[in-house]
Amino acid sequence: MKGLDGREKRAGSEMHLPNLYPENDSDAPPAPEYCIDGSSIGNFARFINHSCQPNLFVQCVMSSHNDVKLAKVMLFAADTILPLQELSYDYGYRLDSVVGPDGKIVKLPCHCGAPDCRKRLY
Ligand SMILES: C[S@@+](CC[C@H](N)C(=O)[O-])C[C@H]1O[C@@H](n2cnc3c(N)ncnc32)[C@H](O)[C@@H]1O
Repeated sequence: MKGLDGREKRAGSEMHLPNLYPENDSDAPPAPEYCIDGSSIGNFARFINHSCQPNLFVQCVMSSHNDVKLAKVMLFAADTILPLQELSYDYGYRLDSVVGPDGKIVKLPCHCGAPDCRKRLY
């Protein structure tokens, strides 16, 4: 995918957004695409690494409204997490989905160490 304002854009980020319209609804707007950019401000989630065998999963949550643009991106435990165990989630990149400013595909090796590691984040 093309860069977003000079930054890399994660493909498939819309995967976690709920579809509020019936399938094949011609009145439905195109699926929204978002980029959460933690380069200048963020919270503890900035320090959570990717794992191909994560102990967290990501879910968009709307509680007091139905505006998907204001959904909270929340992390939930996918398993019992013992004290001092590293938290991780699957960043969800599609391989070859990140394109650098020069138009070339950017590849990032994965070091999560999971037995079934996909070997690359993207
Ligand atoms: C949200 S930060 C995670 C925290 C980061 N490791 C740090 O020390 O601040 C995401 C970046 O961490 C690195 N990273 C996270 N998980 C990784 C993994 N499994 N293998 C290689 N690099 C990873 C990548 O550079 C990625 O862009």
